[in-house]
Amino acid sequence: MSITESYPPAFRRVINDGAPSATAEIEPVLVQDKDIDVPVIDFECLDKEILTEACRDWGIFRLKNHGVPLPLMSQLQEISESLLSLPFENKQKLFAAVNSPMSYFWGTPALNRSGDALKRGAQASNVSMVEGFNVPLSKLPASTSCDDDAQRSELESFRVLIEEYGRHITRIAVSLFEAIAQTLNLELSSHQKSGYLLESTGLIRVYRYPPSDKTAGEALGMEVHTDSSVISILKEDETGGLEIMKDEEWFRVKPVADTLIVNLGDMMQAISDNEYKSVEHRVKKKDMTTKRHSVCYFVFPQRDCVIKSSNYKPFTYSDFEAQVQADVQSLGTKIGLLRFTPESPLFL
Ligand SMILES: O=C(O)CCC(=O)C(=O)O
Ligand SMILES: [Fe+2]
Repeated sequence: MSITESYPPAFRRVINDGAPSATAEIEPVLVQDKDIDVPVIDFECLDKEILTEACRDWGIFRLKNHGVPLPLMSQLQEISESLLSLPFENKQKLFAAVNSPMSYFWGTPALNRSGDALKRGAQASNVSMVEGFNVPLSKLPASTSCDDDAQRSELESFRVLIEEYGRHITRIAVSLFEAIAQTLNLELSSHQKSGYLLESTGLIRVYRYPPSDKTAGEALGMEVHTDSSVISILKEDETGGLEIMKDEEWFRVKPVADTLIVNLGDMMQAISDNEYKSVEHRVKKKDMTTKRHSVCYFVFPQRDCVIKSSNYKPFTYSDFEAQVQADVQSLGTKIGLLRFTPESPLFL
């Protein structure tokens, strides 16, 4: 099998001859991208001041001394790469065959609750050059079965590693949320705490962004967006490609080995009543001749917990998710929190 056959057919022209596929349009470059160092938080001794500043001025920070065993991180990366380089047709069947809540998706990170790519509206401008597996942590099966022996053992290793990585990353997310709530002086009962950040909503996505010939221009791996989560935690490889919007300029976040990147999502912005921000970001590879892998964890509020603030109408995460899905399907894009400001008419 040539490596190209492992990619979705819509990606293959971009990879082979650099021509953007019919649907893959190139986003205009807004500003010359520059490298940037985001604030660093030491998880072993959380500094309240640095954390406050990072959440308020950046919405993103790097986490060092996070305690996730490095061999676990590299094994998870290795097995994800191996599964993602299976032939496209096999990946499509990989989880369907075992009736697993895990799923394979490509072309967009906007998925429905079953983990399938959302059909996007006519105005959707492009296919994102990304594919991946979606893994809801609380629904991981106790074991995986599969007809093919070699794939069965790889799938089983993937499941075991994701489960273990999930335990570490959930612990980190919960501690960070507690620390961030303290910086906001939110006096939360344990009931409110789990309303705002419910461990069982945690999900992991492993992504692969294909290489593309330079003549393809600035192929976007993931278009500009904010995360809908409370907190997202990203483990990227050394290729780089994550870009953030800060003070109306795009900056490339320099990859730093063995660290994690934490970004705040829309729910944290609402919980903090806009004190903290959900950072706008995108993935755009500088070196388009190499592929990029990342592992992303997202955690959300309890579905029916009402989030009250002065900047938004009271809403639940269920309302938010339904609105995002309606917007993606009809307009091709997420509107997000703006739908919930007092002056915004709801669209649903
Ligand atoms: O893969 C990455 O580096 C970022 C992914 C991301 O932003 C997302 O899934 O929301
Ligand atoms: Fe994101």
